Amino acid sequence: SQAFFKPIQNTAPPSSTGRNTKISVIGTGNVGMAIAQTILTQDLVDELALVDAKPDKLRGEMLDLQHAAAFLPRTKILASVDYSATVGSDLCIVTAGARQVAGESRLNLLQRNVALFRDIIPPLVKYSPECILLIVSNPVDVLTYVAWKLSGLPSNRVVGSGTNLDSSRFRFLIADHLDVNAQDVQAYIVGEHGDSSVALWSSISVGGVPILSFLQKQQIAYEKETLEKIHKAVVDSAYEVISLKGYTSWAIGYSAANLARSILRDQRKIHPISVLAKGFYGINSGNDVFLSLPALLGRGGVLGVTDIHLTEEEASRLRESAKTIAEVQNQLGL
Ligand SMILES: NC(=O)c1ccc[n+]([C@@H]2O[C@H](COP(=O)([O-])OP(=O)(O)OC[C@H]3O[C@@H](n4cnc5c(N)ncnc54)[C@H](O)[C@@H]3O)[C@@H](O)[C@H]2O)c1
Ligand SMILES: O=C1N[C@](c2ccsc2)(c2cccc(Oc3ccc(F)cc3)n2)CC(O)=C1Sc1ccccc1Cl
Repeated sequence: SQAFFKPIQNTAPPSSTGRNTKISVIGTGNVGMAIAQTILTQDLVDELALVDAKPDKLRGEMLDLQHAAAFLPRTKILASVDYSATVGSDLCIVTAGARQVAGESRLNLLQRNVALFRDIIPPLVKYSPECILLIVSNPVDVLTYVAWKLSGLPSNRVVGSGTNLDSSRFRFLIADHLDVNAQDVQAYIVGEHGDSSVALWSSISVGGVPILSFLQKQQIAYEKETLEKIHKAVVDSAYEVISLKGYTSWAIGYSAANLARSILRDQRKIHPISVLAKGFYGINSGNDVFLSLPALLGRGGVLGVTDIHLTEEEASRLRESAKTIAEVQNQLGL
């Protein structure tokens, strides 16, 4: 390229303009590639490494993304089945996972994914001992615990996407119900990701107005069942997307990339993500469980957990989820 450009005289050597930022995405399936694409579009990093177990799929995805370079901010994209490609990552996002086969129990799926994590997590930490781990693979709460145990990292540097996706669907549905912008709706679903999540009604605000008083002011009859229906729709919509397209990708892609932005740009934003919940809300400190709570997220990972007001029913459902997860974890022998 030197022959192409006429050198400019007396140019100073490049000063170190700060270390390059790097994200590695492990698992280049539907979710991993949606996350990768969003990271590139939002110009979040200088370098993006892709790792998967299928070399052809991996190379195909890398080339396909590289071919979009003319339309994207300059980002170095590399891919390999060898974890050395992840060296020096600031953030490693794990979406690798075995697909649940028809009739397979969730425990069996979990055990297959634990076996995968034994091959994935140690090399990630070996090549990037200072990294933050963001787990997306399901069952995400237990697998975040598994990643933490296998990594040896401090718990503030191991998080799961948890109910971040659940909460974003919840915000969309509330916003749609009230015909307002979803970015003006604050709403938290916490606890276990998926079917057994816990909606925090008291946390819902629209344009800063708590939903319950918003509904009263708007003379919209406050029907607890309306909010329960919206929470149920969060779960039903996941199953509807699966039945229609066979997988989910765009919403989880945007929500995981939003977590990556909060970390790499040190946004100190509060997200409902899977964190070590020991000691919060009376969750039994005898068991280390990861559950979603509204947590402050920045360059150091989890910077704190908000002390939200929970009704007795909400606290009791959280503790019940913690108990269920602990029972599953105890069968893993980790
Ligand atoms: N937490 C959430 O909100 C949420 C939402 C959607 C999907 N998910 C989960 O994300 C995971 C991925 O979903 P998907 O649709 O992308 O699945 P997928 O099957 O399309 O992709 C999984 C990828 O993992 C790869 N893989 C398998 N074993 C590997 C290994 N040992 N090392 C590296 N790569 C390996 C596969 O080759 C595949 O490309 C699933 O567990 C799914 O349940 C979570
Ligand atoms: O949108 C999604 N697509 C999913 C999926 C993606 C590829 S195959 C299955 C999906 C959908 C429905 C049930 C389903 O069952 C499981 C299975 C294992 C598990 F640990 C969690 C959920 N998984 C994974 C997943 O977690 C979500 S989000 C979601 C799921 C259920 C209820 C509420 C929400 Cl917010």
